[in-house]
Amino acid sequence: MEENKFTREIIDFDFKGLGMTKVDGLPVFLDGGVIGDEVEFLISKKKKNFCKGKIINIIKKSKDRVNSPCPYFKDCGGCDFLNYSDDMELKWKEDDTNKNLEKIAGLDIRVEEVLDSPEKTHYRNNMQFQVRDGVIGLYGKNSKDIVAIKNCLMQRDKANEVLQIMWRYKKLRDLKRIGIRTNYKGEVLLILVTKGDKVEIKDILSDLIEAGVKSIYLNYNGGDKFHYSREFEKIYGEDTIEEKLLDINYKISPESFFQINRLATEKLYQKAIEYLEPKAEDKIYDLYCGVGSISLSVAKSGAQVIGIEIVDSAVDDARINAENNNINARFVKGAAEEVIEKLWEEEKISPNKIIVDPPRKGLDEKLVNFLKENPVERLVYISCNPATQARDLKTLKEVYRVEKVALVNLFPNTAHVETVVLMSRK
Ligand SMILES: C[S@@+](CC[C@H](N)C(=O)[O-])C[C@H]1O[C@@H](n2cnc3c(N)ncnc32)[C@H](O)[C@@H]1O
Repeated sequence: MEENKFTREIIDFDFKGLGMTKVDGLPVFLDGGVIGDEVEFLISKKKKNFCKGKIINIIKKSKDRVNSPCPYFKDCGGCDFLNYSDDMELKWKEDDTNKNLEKIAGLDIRVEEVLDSPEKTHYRNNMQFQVRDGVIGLYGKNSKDIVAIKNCLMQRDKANEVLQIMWRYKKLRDLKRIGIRTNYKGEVLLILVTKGDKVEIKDILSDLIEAGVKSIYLNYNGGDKFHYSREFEKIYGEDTIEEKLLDINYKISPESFFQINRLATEKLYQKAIEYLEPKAEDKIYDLYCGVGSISLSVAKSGAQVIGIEIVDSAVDDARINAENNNINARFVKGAAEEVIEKLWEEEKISPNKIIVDPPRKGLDEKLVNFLKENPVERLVYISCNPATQARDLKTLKEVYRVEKVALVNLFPNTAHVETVVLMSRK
């Protein structure tokens, strides 16, 4: 490359949704480039196998380019696809999942169905904002700089109301992070993260209550690895917040995992249940069960269900949720890869079906090996990271036939993808 300035068409996206073109055969990644755009750009970083560049002019706009409705989009790292048409976003997600199936898992199967989210904005029921030097915001694109945010298009209106009250809080500098969880009724659970100092919120409490805040927790967290530490202290209101999925009510503690897009989650669970085909005579394990939302939806069929989850308070919530909804299911605390082995031995009948829904890192290797050595009739694998799922499928395909793959757009406007895979014993 002799000169630093180039004009090219964007021909692909990378795994994070960055536009990609080529110069002398080398991929160049360009933030904000949409497939079909003709752009003028400068190369800003040159590595052995790829380059990064900065678009200085869009010469011809792609037919799939739309104007972002969010004023923070250019700088904020929260969303990837706000300047892409919905069709293009779904196509990218489908192509990316198919690439993982082919290249990582070595499978011929392709995504059979794409289920879109009923809401494209204001769908998030849970967000964490960073606080630095009295500024509330989200991390910038590919950086840890804070972009000040006063209103986020992805979270519910109630959460934005609470965000704006927090901006008026005089001791904002004492906070490190703010978590806002909302429910379908417009109620809010607020988490204020501090490094260890006591936080006094008298001056904003009545405004927060008026805005729908039902519960406030402090979380003492000196580190940066996780949003929250395990140390929560309730300083106002209810212990939990209530959510609803497929006509089942859930109590959720501040630290419990709950899917962030309620309506799209209903589609995801319906698809997973369709794949699992639960029957009254089945014995089913729900591994990585959180507050028991899949377990309880499946147990409605009359099947005998056991949920396994590592976060103690989520299991406590799951047990209460089963009781409150009058649904019969058992929940066990511990790591799925450890508990499954013990249960298998303790219980007289081993399960004939298993559903797994691990975090982004995928299944523990020990669990993959256990599932391989003890194959069940049906295995349904829900994932929020198609790459680690494909890695696990590569091993599981030795004993399971991969029958179907569906994609659910659980995180619209971001490069995150949710997939559900049906496997049956060979
Ligand atoms: C993606 S969430 C799924 C939760 C639930 N299935 C749902 O739909 O709400 C993953 C869950 O796995 C739990 N988890 C993480 N590692 C685990 C492990 N080794 N064993 C059991 N659960 C684990 C997390 O606490 C979290 O609740």
